[in-house]
Amino acid sequence: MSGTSMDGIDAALIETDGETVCGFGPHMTVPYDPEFRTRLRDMLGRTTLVDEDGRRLNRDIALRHAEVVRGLLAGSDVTPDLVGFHGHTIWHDPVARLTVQAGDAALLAKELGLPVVADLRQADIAAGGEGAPLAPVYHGALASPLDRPLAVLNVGGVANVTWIGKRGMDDMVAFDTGPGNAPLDDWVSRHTGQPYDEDGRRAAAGTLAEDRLLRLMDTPYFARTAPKSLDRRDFDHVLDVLEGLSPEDGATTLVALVAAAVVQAEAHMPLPPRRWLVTGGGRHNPVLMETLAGWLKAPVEPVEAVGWDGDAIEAQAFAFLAARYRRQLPISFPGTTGAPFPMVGGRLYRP
Ligand SMILES: Nc1ncnc2c1ncn2[C@@H]1O[C@H](COP(=O)(O)OP(=O)(O)OP(=O)(O)O)[C@@H](O)[C@H]1O
Ligand SMILES: CC(=O)N[C@H]1[C@@H]2OC[C@@H](O2)[C@@H](O)[C@@H]1O[C@H](C)C(=O)O
Repeated sequence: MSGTSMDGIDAALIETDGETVCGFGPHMTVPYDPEFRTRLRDMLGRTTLVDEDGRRLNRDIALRHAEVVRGLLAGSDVTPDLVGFHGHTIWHDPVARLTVQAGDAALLAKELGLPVVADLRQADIAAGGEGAPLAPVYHGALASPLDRPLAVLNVGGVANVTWIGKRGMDDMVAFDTGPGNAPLDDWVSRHTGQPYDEDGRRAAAGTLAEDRLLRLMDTPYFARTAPKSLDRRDFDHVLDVLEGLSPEDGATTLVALVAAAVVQAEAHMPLPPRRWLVTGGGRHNPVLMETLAGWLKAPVEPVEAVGWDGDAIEAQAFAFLAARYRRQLPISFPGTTGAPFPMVGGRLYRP
């Protein structure tokens, strides 16, 4: 899995039948080098990958993922039955029914000598669903032993939430809440040259620019009812709105934007959640966690509070989706992507 933050590749091993998770194996994140990150960023917004640059990116993403999977398996005696492969989203436009993930799944299968399930968003988006988020079915499986309703909030480059009701997997509402770390990373990188605001230090030193936050919260996306999803670049304009602020004040305001979008998200849930479990890189930002805890009515905790690994969940989710493909179990639902009915997703690539 290569997420919208463009920080690197996440891989994880799980033992599952696509319904329950019987065992968690190792997890690994391998960061991209700055040159590759720049190359990836330059490809964002492309709607096809058929030219020379596109084909090269498809190949290099696959080769890099193969390297990470080999690294993950190096210390274990397990040979997986199946690999779930997301690739890297370079374009996502559900209105146009188009979502493009870079990464040559056939090459990955050949490199690894293992069957690979990829193209997981395609059936859903072709049928009029949002094509995202797809992790909710995994969140639902993990949350089955817990008291509900609860919300699983993933703060990656984009932030998404899964509301899980009393009936569990048959009772979920999911959508992208708004920006996650992406605009904050871009802001910090533009003003300080650092890739992200480590431990929220800049945000902790700044003051919230309320007028700018109010302007940003005027974005029609927040009022739209779920299901709904975003492209990483849908919030690129926020950096212009913050122009003139100090790096610190901008960081504080961007953290507040992520949290305010989550507060808005609660309005689109059938019932208020009893707790918020936060996953993704954003949970490492203490300023974000404090702001969320201050603004939301229910307790806010990292997913580690219930024994999950927030750095591994997204990669685990794609393994889980691959296992569901094999059993032809649905991965998206009317409540999670707006699919017309529960839909099977993915395509199998044999080595
Ligand atoms: N110690 C930290 N302090 C502050 N922020 C952090 C820290 N560690 C990670 N992050 C943030 O988390 C981001 C990475 O998050 P994550 O790996 O969940 O993103 P992703 O998987 O690429 O995104 P998506 O869920 O959108 O696919 C980094 O870009 C950074 O903004
Ligand atoms: C199109 C796309 O790649 N969307 C990502 C992105 O990153 C977070 C959020 O936006 C989520 O909707 C999705 O990823 C996760 C893994 C998902 O599908 O659940």
